[in-house]
Amino acid sequence: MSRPDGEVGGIVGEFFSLKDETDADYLVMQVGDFYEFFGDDAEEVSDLLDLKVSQKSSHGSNYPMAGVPVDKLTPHLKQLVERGYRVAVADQHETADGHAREITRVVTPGTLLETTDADAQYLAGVVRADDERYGLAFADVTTGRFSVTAVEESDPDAASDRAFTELYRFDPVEILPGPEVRNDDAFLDRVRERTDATLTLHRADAFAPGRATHETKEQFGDETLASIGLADGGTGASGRGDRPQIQAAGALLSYVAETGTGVKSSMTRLQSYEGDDHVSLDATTQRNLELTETMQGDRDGSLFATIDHTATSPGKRLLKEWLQRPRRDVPTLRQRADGVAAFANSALARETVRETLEGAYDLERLASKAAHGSADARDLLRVRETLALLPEVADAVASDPTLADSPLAEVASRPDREAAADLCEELDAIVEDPPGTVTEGGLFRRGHDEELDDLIERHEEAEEWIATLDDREKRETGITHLQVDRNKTDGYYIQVGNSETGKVPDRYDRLKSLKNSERYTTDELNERERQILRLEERRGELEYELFAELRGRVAEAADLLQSVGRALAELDALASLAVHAVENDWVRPTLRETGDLDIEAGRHPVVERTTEFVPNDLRMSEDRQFLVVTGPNMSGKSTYMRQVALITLLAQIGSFVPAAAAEIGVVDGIYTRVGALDELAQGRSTFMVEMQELSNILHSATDESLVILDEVGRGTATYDGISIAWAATEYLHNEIRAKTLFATHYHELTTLADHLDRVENVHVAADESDGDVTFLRTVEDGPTDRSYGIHVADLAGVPDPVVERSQGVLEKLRADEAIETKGGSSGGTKQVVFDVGSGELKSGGPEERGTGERQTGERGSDGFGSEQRGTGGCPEAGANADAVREKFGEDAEDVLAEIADLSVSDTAPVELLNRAQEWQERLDGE
Ligand SMILES: Nc1ncnc2c1ncn2[C@@H]1O[C@H](COP(=O)(O)OP(=O)(O)OP(=O)(O)O)[C@@H](O)[C@H]1O
Repeated sequence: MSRPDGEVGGIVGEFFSLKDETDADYLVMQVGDFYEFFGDDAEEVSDLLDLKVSQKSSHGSNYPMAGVPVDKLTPHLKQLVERGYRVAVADQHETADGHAREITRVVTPGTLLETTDADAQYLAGVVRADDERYGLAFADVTTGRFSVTAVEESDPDAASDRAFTELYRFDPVEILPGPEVRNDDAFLDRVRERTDATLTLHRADAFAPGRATHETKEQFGDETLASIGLADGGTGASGRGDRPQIQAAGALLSYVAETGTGVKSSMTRLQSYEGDDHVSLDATTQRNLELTETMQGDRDGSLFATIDHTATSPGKRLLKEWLQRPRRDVPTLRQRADGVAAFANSALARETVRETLEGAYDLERLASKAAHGSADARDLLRVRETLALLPEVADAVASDPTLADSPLAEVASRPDREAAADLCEELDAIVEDPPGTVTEGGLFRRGHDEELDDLIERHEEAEEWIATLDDREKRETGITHLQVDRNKTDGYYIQVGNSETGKVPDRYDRLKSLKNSERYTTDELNERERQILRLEERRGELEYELFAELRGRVAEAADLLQSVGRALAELDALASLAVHAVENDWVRPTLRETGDLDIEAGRHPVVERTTEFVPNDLRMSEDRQFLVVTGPNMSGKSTYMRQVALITLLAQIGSFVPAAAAEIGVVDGIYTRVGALDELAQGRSTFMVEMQELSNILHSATDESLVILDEVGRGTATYDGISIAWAATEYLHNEIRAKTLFATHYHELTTLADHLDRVENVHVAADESDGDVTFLRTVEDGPTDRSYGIHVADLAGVPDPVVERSQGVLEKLRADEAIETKGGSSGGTKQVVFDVGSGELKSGGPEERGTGERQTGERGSDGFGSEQRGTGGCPEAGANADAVREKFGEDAEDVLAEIADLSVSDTAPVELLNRAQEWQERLDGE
């Protein structure tokens, strides 16, 4: 038992009563020079942090205890918090009658300032105002960024999807759900499944509109709110008077304040954005396209890891943000691409800029630390060094004609260079190699402050006096073994060897005797020592004051630091895109406001890095809007479709693309539905997930979207699957008119091209000769006729007898022959027939359906006799005609003849239905 049932006194009791005050996962409490965990906390934390557990006895019982020295708390806290835990810290302070302890702060994933990870660290608030509207706020205390947005949709599910998409895009480490959202189990389940964020229940009243608005105004001021249309009376993105995004923002601010971590001061800029600026990229699509991590959750192998060549953390963050939030506005994209092009064409200048950037520190994070008051002298030095790079970078850009003539010149000259130079000059006051503490002096150069200079001078004089004291004393006393030194217990002293203590003058006072020597002091030395201590103390105080002042000025210049930081990050991200383009032969795409997608010799940006890649073209236009992609298993259908999505996405972040040439009509959204990998593990039906994703696409896509469907309908019975795929195709083609690529093994769908104007077939080619299949990886017009699934089974190492037997079964199925089941309970063989009507294998002899004789029409393109499907069980034309007439009426024979004449593949499904209905009506039978 580690938590006592009854009353416990002493330190352990104090720990448990403080623990009752907090809902944090762990409590750590200061006890003298240590911070200690007790009870279960000690046991759990010791595992996580590799600490030793000892036993603390209190009132006759023992309790587990684990601790860290006071100055080692931060790294341990950081480890816990980065794993998603919230940790309350109780500090000890002196009182008249001893010590008291109270919780001073709760460190949480979203409020940890000490992160070393380059990634943004967002704290998110989500409010649902009513079913169709959500407000979201995102704060990164490490960089001071604060963004809000509102999401509104006509349908509650679509609104919830979009809110989740925004959350997923920012990838927060901690989320505060508002009062409505915390009761929405479906939403919360999704958050838990798809993100690593810690969910924190902040008090509900903090989300109330009045209180939240007050908090937000206090933090950012009325003017900021007004400037982004969110002040009183402003409607924001919602178009209504109330603003759920402000509720989310206010709750975030009050939460940050209540954690007591003091990081609220770092948040200085409020940005509001509207969904319309960006390409809609739902959470599923971000995952399916493996933008920042692979489907297996690894960073390596993602698009971001592949294209990232940035030199700085802010550059990395920005490039990732671009990738997660592609844009729609062509002018911005052209500007970025102009920048990439300029860097791509000027290798020398590009490398100069990149090398210079390597010396840059994270100005956004340093600005936050300065605002929070935790920046030390080394941090300010980093600010100075980074600011000093601005003119270097700007000059490198200005002195290269190609760069100077590109938007890069504007980026480099955007920050206020003069203000940066002024701050740099102020920061010159810091010495080259300052100490890690800010309270003990030694931080400033001479010339910064008169009083300090005077103190330093007097201090140096006194030290000089002491430094030369031994020589003077040796001369005066004639003692040769004499030395002057200082230590903590004795202060300054004169040490004389035992052999010469007889020469010691009267003015020496003995301090202590050592084995071979004696230590003395003198009145004069005492006086100097007091002087030095006074000077040191004053110098420490004065330097701290001066330092805090300077740090305050850096904090005030947060905007300047953010703007320099942003400019350097932008140059870094653009240079990184140029490096990748040059090294991998990417080209600049031509961007159009809307319309065609025309890619010549396109490649998959990630797969091309590890494979001898076969490039492929893509052409989509108004009259070629929907491509049905067929081809054998493993031939490259998914790769082809993903490469189209990724090329479009890269173009819409301003990047070059892996192709010989590309014309991209910008899209307003990219939607994908590809094979679900992990939902089964989460206990959800794969088919259910597939249908939810399809439903989302059919609700959200527009005629300006790009839709990628990989084998929709595969998760259910063949005929249900084909029907859904068929109907979804018609809907996307007729109603939505989105540019769509649809890979399928249902070859029935290839006939759609004959009926729907803008549907075309393409296939990934394979070559079959002498029973060997070679994947050519080339995409050609027209449908394919084979799946080669058995060939893939063979490649995958399925045992030979199974492969051979599959081949035999396939041939029988193709020939519509009965299959003999092997190894039945009777030990003999039994014959079954694949009933194409129901998609089931039925027992019975081949005589029930004829032995391999074709019954109607020609074999379907997939070899499964698709045109025969639905004919099972129909009476043969040669059967007893009278009996048929008697049972089904006079028209029966005509109806049968019409059915026999009908070409199923040339008839639209709707017409087929109409005809079937008409036939039924003409037949008298039941
Ligand atoms: N153009 C290409 N050049 C070279 N290799 C390729 C190309 N396209 C695909 N590949 C490789 O072929 C393999 C199969 O590709 P992919 O998964 O796209 O096939 P698929 O047709 O979608 O398969 P399935 O129908 O079984 O899902 C992958 O390992 C991929 O790396």
